[in-house]
Amino acid sequence: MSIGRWAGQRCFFSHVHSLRRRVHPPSSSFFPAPSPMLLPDGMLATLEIFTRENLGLLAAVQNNRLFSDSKYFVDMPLTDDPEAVVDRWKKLSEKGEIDEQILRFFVSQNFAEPGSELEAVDPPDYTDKVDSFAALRSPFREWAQQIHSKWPILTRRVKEEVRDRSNRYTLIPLPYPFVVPGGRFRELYYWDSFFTIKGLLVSKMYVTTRGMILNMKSLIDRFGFIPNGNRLYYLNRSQPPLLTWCVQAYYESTGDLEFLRLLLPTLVKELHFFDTHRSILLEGSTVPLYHFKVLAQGPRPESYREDVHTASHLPEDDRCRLYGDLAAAAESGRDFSSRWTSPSESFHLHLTRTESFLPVDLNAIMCMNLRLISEMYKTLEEHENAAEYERRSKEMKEEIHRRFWSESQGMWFDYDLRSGKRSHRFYDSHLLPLYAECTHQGFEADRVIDYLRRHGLLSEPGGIPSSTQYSGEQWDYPNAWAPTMWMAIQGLRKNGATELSKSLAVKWLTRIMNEWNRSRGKMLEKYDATSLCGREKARGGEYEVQEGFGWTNGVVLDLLTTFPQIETTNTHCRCELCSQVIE
Ligand SMILES: OC[C@H]1O[C@H](O[C@H]2O[C@H](CO)[C@@H](O)[C@H](O)[C@H]2O)[C@H](O)[C@@H](O)[C@@H]1O
Repeated sequence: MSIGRWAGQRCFFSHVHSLRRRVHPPSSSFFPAPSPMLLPDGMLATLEIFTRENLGLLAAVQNNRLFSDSKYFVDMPLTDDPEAVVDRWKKLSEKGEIDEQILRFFVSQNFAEPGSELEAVDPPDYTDKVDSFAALRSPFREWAQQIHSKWPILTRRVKEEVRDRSNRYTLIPLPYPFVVPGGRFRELYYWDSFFTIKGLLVSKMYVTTRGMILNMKSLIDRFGFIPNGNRLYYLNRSQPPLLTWCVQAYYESTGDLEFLRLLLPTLVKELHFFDTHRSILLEGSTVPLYHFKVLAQGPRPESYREDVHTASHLPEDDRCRLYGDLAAAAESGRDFSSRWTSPSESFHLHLTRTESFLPVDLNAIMCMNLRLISEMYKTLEEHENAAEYERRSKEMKEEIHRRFWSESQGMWFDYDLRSGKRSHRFYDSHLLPLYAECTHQGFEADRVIDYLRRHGLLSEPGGIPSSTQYSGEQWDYPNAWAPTMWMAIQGLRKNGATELSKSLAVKWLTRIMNEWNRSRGKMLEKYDATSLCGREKARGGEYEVQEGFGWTNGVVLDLLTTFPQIETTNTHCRCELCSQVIE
């Protein structure tokens, strides 16, 4: 926990790192907390291939645009041990200039296809027909069945050879099969997994869900936290910490008390990670709040070219700070967004200062985690612990009110540590206290609904946009995303706004179903909120819109079964927006 006045500068870390280099393995500062020694033998050497600046291999491959997506190279398995690959690369480098053709040949000889380290697997608990959708109306009922049938397509298992020769892969082995988001996202993603699990539970796939949770437990056992995804290059950051929600959802569906008992210490361990590495105590306060924060030594390996380009606008001394803030934006799950820049400056990605904001959503998540952990202790009749976590959760509720709630606006806003004020711009993540039930005494949901209406946020035909800012980044206007739409809809519902929440569900589900029809069966990671029929594509960001898609599928199944009686508004879409007929 950082205490006292927030300094906002930390470039000295590169210096600290260079001192530490003498006693630690070279990449030690890539890790936020756990010792890199926890990595299986040889994996540190693998990580170095993809992070060590002075080796020059990563820069050569990425700067020469050998692959159009920067993530491609860092996912490639090695065809030999890392020491041998490094040795060959050094010998080649010593010969002088390496042109693109030689580089391509080197990569083809020493690296294999990304994804070849994983195998598709039929989930053991998947059956073609489930009775979960019987109460739904047509065409939602048939659609739900088709989305359900996507689970086997998205389920993967780590091949045995990765366990045997883990030093040849950036993939971190996991013990159980897992559902991936899809497309370029070939691994388990932390916060995605909660929304995927909500869908798996609707599909009654309890074994798969249990395995997903145990995979995350195994990551906490090994590293002390859950990384962004199970890749070595994600080990310097986490993501919005939703494991507690996953366990609660699983317990609610199964009543499996032994599983709860097994997982509770893991949840507490994760909380400890956030308390130790992500919390901050503001002056005059006794209750810590949380922020996303990453100590990065260099660009994100999976977006090396992009980060180097973004940082090229800055003096060299500031670059390490920016690399950390960009990785922290990835930790927030919202990479990238105007949210992490000051409202007083016009947007540019190099102005990203993620660490300088106390985010509403992370704090609401932590507040809910404390409450859920307290309830779990109560269930296990550990009353002293239950009381302790309940006390902490209540304190956080008050602090959320004090720091984030604007009485005049009727909305929560992120707190800007640099200005010491709330940053009065809307992001859909600001609705999270509704779902987390971390609202203050006397709170009325109408205040928030009124804010949404006043700012036109309920009037877009395809959903609530991520923000009101058009920055060209993927977590801004006009894009809308399944996880935050789900939290907004369920949050409004929890707070008594049933009709509004239902109408938003209809809008969102129709938006996704229209795109599904138009594209003949595609489920996407994000959508454009300004159209209902799917003609407009979501845009922005550093990669193409991906198809699959874990969290969209999960959210759709969960919403359809939350509101079984809803009907689609497809007719409206057909007349107003589409040039083609959507059946
Ligand atoms: O490669 C760029 C970034 O991609 C990921 O972020 C996006 O996809 C994730 C998987 O669906 C999702 O969890 C995240 O919210 C998206 O912004 C990745 O998580 C980032 O770390 C990575 O830099």
